[in-house]
Amino acid sequence: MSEDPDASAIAPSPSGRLLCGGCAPHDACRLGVEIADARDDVVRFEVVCPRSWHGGPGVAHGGWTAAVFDDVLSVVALRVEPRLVTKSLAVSYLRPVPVERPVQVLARIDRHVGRQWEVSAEMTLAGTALATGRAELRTRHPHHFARHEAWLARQTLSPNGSHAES
Ligand SMILES: CCCCCCCC(=O)SCCNC(=O)CCNC(=O)[C@H](O)C(C)(C)COP(=O)(O)OP(=O)(O)OC[C@H]1O[C@@H](n2cnc3c(N)ncnc32)[C@H](O)[C@@H]1OP(=O)(O)O
Repeated sequence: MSEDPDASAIAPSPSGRLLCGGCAPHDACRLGVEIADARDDVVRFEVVCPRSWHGGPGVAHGGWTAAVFDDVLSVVALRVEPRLVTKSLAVSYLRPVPVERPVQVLARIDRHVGRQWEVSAEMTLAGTALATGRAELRTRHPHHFARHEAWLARQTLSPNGSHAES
């Protein structure tokens, strides 16, 4: 952990990608998300579900789809504000998503007032909607991660493995 965890902000990787903390060391999105085109507050992504994320035979695990929406819905706003967290995420699964087939995702900023962002996206294959996602984002408070670390440090592990505030 860096000395000031709140100094962290998502910046373009060496190859120009916007990546989460887990993917940044690889300089590649492990979910298979790539920006195809970006203009103002609308971003188009090309996304391929790795086979390792399949749930049913040949189709994506719903958790992969939700993670993709969390990612793309953040990226569309991260281009404007590099310090964001997701407050809520709603996904509608309309059709199975095939693995190892490119699908398109169009994400947009619907509303931005102060710290509050509303964003939405649609995942399609050949023009047919497979899933939709909608999220509320928040610009991070200046001490978001420090507050979290302080709170976590106050939690003590009891002998039965449960946590209690000390
Ligand atoms: C390119 C790759 C992109 C990848 C991006 C991925 C994006 C993500 O998934 S982020 C990870 C998932 N999201 C999170 O972890 C967010 C967790 N939630 C929160 O931190 C808060 O609920 C938060 C900030 C959303 C609340 O925002 P908001 O609704 O504006 O309310 P706010 O007034 O700030 O705070 C509400 C309460 O939460 C508390 N709170 C807020 N932030 C924190 C914090 N960091 N630590 C502890 N408590 C906090 C506040 O004190 C307040 O408590 P109370 O109701 O008792 O007064």
